[in-house]
Amino acid sequence: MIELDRAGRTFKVKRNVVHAVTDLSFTVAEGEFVGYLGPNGAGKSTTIKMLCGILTPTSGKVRVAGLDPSRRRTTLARRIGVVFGQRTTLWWDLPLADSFQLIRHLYKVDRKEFAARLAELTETLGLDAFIRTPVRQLSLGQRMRGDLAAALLHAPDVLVLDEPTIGLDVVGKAGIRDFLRRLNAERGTTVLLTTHDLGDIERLCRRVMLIDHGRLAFDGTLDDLMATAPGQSSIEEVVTRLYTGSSMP
Ligand SMILES: Nc1ncnc2c1ncn2[C@@H]1O[C@H](COP(=O)(O)OP(=O)(O)OP(=O)(O)O)[C@@H](O)[C@H]1O
Repeated sequence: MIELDRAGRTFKVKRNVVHAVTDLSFTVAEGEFVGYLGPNGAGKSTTIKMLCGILTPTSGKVRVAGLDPSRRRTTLARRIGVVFGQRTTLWWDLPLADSFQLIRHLYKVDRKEFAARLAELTETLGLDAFIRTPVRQLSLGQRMRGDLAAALLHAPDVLVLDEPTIGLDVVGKAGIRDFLRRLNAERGTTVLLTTHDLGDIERLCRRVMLIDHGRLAFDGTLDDLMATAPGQSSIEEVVTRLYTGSSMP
């Protein structure tokens, strides 16, 4: 479903070249739920932007659902859903329901299918209480649920999430996690989840990839990840060791 073959992305900043992602190769199969971890500035968002076609790789190959994202961005948009936790894709001044209608038109979703999907998402994400509220008046947790629904209205095969639980309280996080777990288990939607919240990783991901300085530093199961640091009992300790090369202070 997702395939990177020695993908790289550089940025020119004045006279310097920043290597945001270097020689990155991995595949994510249909139906997988994969956590994508890495310290600040490791290259996670750059990877995600290459996956949805916002950025073109400067070397190597990226394929999502068999498509080259930067060349086939419109076609790919029908197969992929993307949520950037720090930024909404909804229309700020419109009620959530109107944003959803605009998305229906943009993605040319059949009216009946749309109604059925919206009813299901309204129920599972508990949107009813605020679906008529303008997006700018929503709380962060409500807005995130709205963004998730918006990303799923066209029933994409793959969902890419960039920090979907950032800033949410424990109840809000639990709701989003439960929703994502069911989406993957019941619908078979492939999920790539970028997060700094290791609780998200522990509770949701069978497989974890870790990127550091733009390169893949680890790819394996959660158990494999824990085994990289024998004697460390928490995922925080293990990940700290991987990020810094030493254990937690
Ligand atoms: N548009 C850009 N121009 C120049 N440099 C960039 C640009 N976008 C990203 N970078 C650089 O590329 C590197 C990777 O950034 P990226 O945003 O992918 O990291 P990240 O892993 O998502 O970090 P964070 O966890 O802090 O969000 C960083 O050094 C960043 O400064």
